[in-house]
Amino acid sequence: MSALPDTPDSPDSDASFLLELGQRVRTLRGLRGMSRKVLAKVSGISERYIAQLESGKGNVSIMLLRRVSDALATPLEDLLPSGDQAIDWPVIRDLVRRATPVQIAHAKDVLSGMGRLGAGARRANAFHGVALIGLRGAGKSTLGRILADKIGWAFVELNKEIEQQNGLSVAEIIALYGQEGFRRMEQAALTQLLARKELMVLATGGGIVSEAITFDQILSSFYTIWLKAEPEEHMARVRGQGDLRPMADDRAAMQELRTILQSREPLYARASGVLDTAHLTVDEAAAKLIAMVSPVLCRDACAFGLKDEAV
Ligand SMILES: Nc1ncnc2c1ncn2[C@@H]1O[C@H](COP(=O)(O)OP(=O)(O)O)[C@@H](O)[C@H]1O
Ligand SMILES: O=C(O)C1=C[C@@H](OP(=O)(O)O)[C@@H](O)[C@H](O)C1
Ligand SMILES: [Mg+2]
Repeated sequence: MSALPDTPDSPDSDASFLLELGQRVRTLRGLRGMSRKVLAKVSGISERYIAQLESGKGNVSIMLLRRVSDALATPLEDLLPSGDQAIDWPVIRDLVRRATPVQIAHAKDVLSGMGRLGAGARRANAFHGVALIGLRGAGKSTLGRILADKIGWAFVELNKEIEQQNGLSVAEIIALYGQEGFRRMEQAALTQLLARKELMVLATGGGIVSEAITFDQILSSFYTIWLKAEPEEHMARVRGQGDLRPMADDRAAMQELRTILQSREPLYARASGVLDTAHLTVDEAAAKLIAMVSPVLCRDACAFGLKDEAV
C-alpha cells in the first residue's frame, strides 16, 4: 500500500481521527452539561484517561468507548468521525427510527427526487419487470433467459451491462477498483437500465443485496424473486460450470459459501417471491418460475398501464 500522508492507514490520518473523536466526546459532554469529573464517575473511566481521549491522545478501546457513549446517553456512532456526513444526519436518523412505513416511503420518494410526482406517480413509473436475485449458481442467468423467452421480454444481465459500459470484465473491475468501485458501477448501470422504457427480466449479480440503495431500487422497480437453493447445490452448480474462482477447491470453501448465504439470506428474503429450486431440474424450476410470475405480471402490468405487453 502507498504511504501517502492522506491515505486511511497513514499516521496523520490516524492522528486526525483520534483528534476528531476526542473533540466529539468533549462537545457531547458539553452538550450534556457534564464535567469531566462527572463523566468519569458515570462511565467508570478515570478522569485522566478521559482528558487524554478528549485531547486526541488516547487510542481508546471499543469497550471503553462504549462506556463513554452510554454515560453520555449517545449512540456510539455519534462519537466516531464520519467524513462528509450531512449536518442534519442525527435528526434525520432519529426521525427515520420513529417513522411509520408510509412516512419512510414518502421520505424515500422525496430524497430520490420523486417527491413532486407523489407516491402514485412514482409507482406508475416504477415497474420495469422481473428481477432475479440469489447467490451464484441460483439459476438467475439460466432461468432468467428461459422466462424472458417465454414472455417475450428483454433479458438483461446486470453484470454484462456493467462490463459493456466500462469495457472491462467484472474480475478486472474488482481487481482495479475494488468492491467499492464495482458497486458504484453496478449502481450506475442500474440507473441507466431504469431509464429504458421496456419491460425486462433482469438477472442481477449475487452481491447486489450488499448495497442498500441499489437493492432498494431493485425492490421498488421490479417484481423481485429470490432463487433459492441448498448451499451444496450452489457449490455443485458453480463447479459444474467450471468456475472455481470464488469457491476454490479447498475445505474452507463450503464454509465460506454458507457464511455468505447466511449473511445475505435476510436480505434476499425481502424479495416479493421465493422460488426454491432445490432438487429440481432446470425445466422443472423454469416451469415453476413461469407459473409464479405470470399472474403477478398480468396484475402489475395492467395496473401500470402496460396491459399490451403483459403475458
Ligand atoms: N433447478 C435448477 N435451477 C437452476 N439452475 C440449475 C438447476 N439445476 C441445475 N442447474 C444448473 O445450475 C447452473 C446455474 O447457473 P446460473 O444460471 O449461471 O446461476 P447464476 O446466474 O444465479 O449464478 C446452470 O448451469 C444450470 O444448468
Ligand atoms: O455474489 C457475489 O458477491 C458476486 C456475484 C457475481 O455475480 P453472479 O451472481 O451473477 O455470478 C458478481 O456480481 C461478483 O463477482 C460478485
Ligand atoms: Mg449468472
